[in-house]
Parts: sequence; structure tokens; C-alpha cells
Amino acid sequence: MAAAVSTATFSGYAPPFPSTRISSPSYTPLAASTSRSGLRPLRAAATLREVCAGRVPDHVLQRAEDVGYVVPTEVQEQSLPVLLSGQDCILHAQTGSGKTLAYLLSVFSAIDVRRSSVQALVIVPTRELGIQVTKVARVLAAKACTVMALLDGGMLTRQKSWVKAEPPAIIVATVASLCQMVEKRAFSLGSIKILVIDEVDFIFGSSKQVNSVRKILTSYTAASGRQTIFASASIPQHNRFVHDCIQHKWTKSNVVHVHVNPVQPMPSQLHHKYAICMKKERLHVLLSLLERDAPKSAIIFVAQQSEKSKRAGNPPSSILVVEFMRTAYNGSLEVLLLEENMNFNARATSFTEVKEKGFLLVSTDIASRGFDLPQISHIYNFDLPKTATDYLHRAGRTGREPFSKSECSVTTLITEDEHFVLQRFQNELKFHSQELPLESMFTFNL
Ligand SMILES: Nc1ncnc2c1ncn2[C@@H]1O[C@H](COP(=O)(O)OP(=O)(O)OP(=O)(O)O)[C@@H](O)[C@H]1O
Repeated sequence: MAAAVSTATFSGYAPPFPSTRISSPSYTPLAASTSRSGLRPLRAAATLREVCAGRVPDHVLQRAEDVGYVVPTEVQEQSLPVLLSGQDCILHAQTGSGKTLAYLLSVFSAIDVRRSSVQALVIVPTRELGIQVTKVARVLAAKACTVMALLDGGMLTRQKSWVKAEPPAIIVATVASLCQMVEKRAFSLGSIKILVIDEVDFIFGSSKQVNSVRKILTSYTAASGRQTIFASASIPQHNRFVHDCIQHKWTKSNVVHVHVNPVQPMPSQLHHKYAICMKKERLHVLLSLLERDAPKSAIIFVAQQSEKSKRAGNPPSSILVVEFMRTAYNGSLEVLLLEENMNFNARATSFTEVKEKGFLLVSTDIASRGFDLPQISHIYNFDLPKTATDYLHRAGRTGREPFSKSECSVTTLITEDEHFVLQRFQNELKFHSQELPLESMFTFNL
């Protein structure tokens, strides 16, 4: 699929800036030789090595090939020419489409491994995503340079001495930990050549993170002295965001918006279903679905408990589901829990355990961003997500094997009254979901 390049036109206000938009043309069904995931390029493609030739060090490309990154995905094919030319870029493409490798290859093309200074900074919203990105960066770096993770719940005192003695070339950080280190003068960001903000809409939407991230963008570093990359599968009001990037000097004025599959935000290999039941039936319906679907591994998404529900002394959905599953589920998958309120050690244990075996992970939306575990075949929304964007990111935790044809499913449990909300998500994200006729499929006694 050839990328269309055009000068951006902004709806709703006059575009005073010469930024560029690259977007793949409106969605067309993929050719017969193409994977349903939409990840495979649509024409006989150059290899990743060819796309990156002369820009990314050979040892990094060799490592990428060794771990199986040979053919670029669509977002990599479209964005790498822009990224490797050093231009600022907003990477906007479906969940699981390969944005991480695209921006990490730019990081390796920008840094000089012979210099002893912090040259690249990747900012992520959660500790779990930080662990993943660090792992991929370390695989690509091999031993040519150091990659440090500065994440919430980490050992910042020890890292402070390390960063002073031997500055890592690349730092992957959560916003709070990074600011703490910079404010304690553990290191300065003056030598940063490239700054990546992953899940940028989430970070800008978080009242806890937005002020600090603005400082990182405009006080601790300056757009004119670095390459800036923002990535996400969802950038609501993206034209407005491009405008803000330029106006607030978060990027240079020629920032490029690479938007892949703009009219189909939901990956096409996901099969969406829903079951209408009463609240008190949901645990039993969920159990029946798990027995029927026999997932390889699954995430069961629950809502974070509201203050009102806490005050009323109700147990949170997470505990209700975990306790019910631990007693009633007889399958082979281990039932695990991940939520914001857990301490970092417990979070780390859950996160390590899910990587090692088949699991049923009961989680709040903390697992909905960036979590990349290819073995997840099923997603269940025990509680309806709050927004269409939340639905998109929860659903995107499955179907993450590039070039795979296997179908993955997303099942949402709703009450009759919630049906219209799901319909709104469908309209906004342009996907179809199929109703599961519960009466004929399950028999359960409450
Ligand atoms: N060129 C490639 N060839 C094979 N596998 C790839 C390639 N690029 C990425 N992948 C794999 O695809 C999966 C999804 O990639 P990644 O995590 O970068 O997606 P993403 O676009 O960042 O998704 P999200 O928005 O959900 O975070 C990962 O398991 C990654 O290893």
C-alpha cells in the first residue's frame, strides 16, 4: 500500500504551520497474499535491513534479524524513512502494529555509542510497559551500549550512583521517576538527541503526569535540539494535537504525522462478541465462556473501584473475579491479579509470572496499554470500558503476532442498559460485534 503524502489540513482552525501528514489511503481489504492482521506490507516489500540501510548500525540490524524482525510491518515501512531522516514524528497506528521497533531503530540511528552521555530517552506511562520496552532495547543493543530502566518502584538510589558513574546511552523511564532523578541532579537531559513519548495520549490525559511531561518537553530539553517522537494507537483529535505540538514547541514545526489505517483503528483480525446478562449472572457467564473458549491465555478486564463503592464497603470487581475464579475455575490456567493498588513487588511478581505460563490475568486498565504478550488469545471485558479508546487498547492486548492468521476474540459482558454504550464504541471504532445467545449456550444455576 503506497503512502499518500500531503500537506496537513486542519479541520476547525487555520493551519499556520507547515507540518506534513502521511496516511495510508482509506482501508481496502487486504490482498490474498496478505496477512489478515494488516501487518504485512501490501506490495513486495524491502526488508527491514534495506529500509534502514546506512542509517541504523549493522549490529543492531543483525540482532533484529536474529530475533525475527526481517520484514517491516506497515507502520515501520511508512515511518522509518521519516524517522531515520531525523524528522520529528507522530507515530499513529493500530495496537500491535510494531511502533516500538520503529522508534527504537530511530533511537539506535541517533545515538553515538562511543560517547558517554545520556542520549536517548523513552518515556512510558507504566512500569510494566517500561520493562517491556527496556527488554527490546537491550536485545537490539546487545552489549554495544547500556540501556537503563528508571521506573516507578525501582531502586532509584542505586541507579542514581550508576547513572553518575557510567551514564547509559538510553534511558527508558516513567515520568515520575525521571523527574525525581533530574530534580536531584543525578543527570541532566542536556545531551539528549532523541526523545520518545510512548502512549502519548495517555500521558497527556493523566493529571498526575501531564505537568511533568510538559517540563521535560520544554524546560529540561528543547525541541530544536532533539528529535521528538510521539507514539500511540489512539490520538483523539489528532489534528488538534499536531497543532499543539507545534504551538507549544513540543516538536519542530515540520513534524510529520504518520497515520496508518486512519479509517480502521481496530485491528482486523479481532473477533468481537458480547453477551447480555444481569450483573449477578456475570461471574457464572464468564466462567462458562472460559470453559467453552478454552483460551491459551486471557486477560479479564475489570473496572477500577470507584470511591463511592469503596465508601459503601463493597469489594472491588478485581477481588470478586479473582476469588470466584480461584474456587470455581477448573482449567489449567493460573489465575493472576494485576491492579494499580498492588505494591510494586506484587505487581512485579504477577508480571513475571504471566510471561512464563498460561494465565488468566484479572486486571484493571493498567494492563491495557502496551502489554505485549503474543500468547493472549482472548480478552474478556467483565466490566464495560469507560471509553471507546479504553475498549481499543484492551482489545489490542490480543492479536499481537505479526503476520499470524489466527483469529483472536474480545468478549464483553453487558447488561441490557449498557448495550447502547457498546454500540457507541462500535460506531466510533468501526467494528462489528456479534451477540452470544446465552440461553441456548449455557445452563448455569445461580
Ligand atoms: N517487523 C516485525 N516482524 C516481526 N514481528 C514484529 C515486527 N515488528 C514488531 N513485531 C512484533 O509485533 C508485536 C507488536 O509490536 P509492538 O509492541 O511494537 O506494537 P505497538 O504498535 O507498540 O502496539 P501497542 O500500541 O499496543 O503498544 C511485538 O511482539 C513485536 O515483537
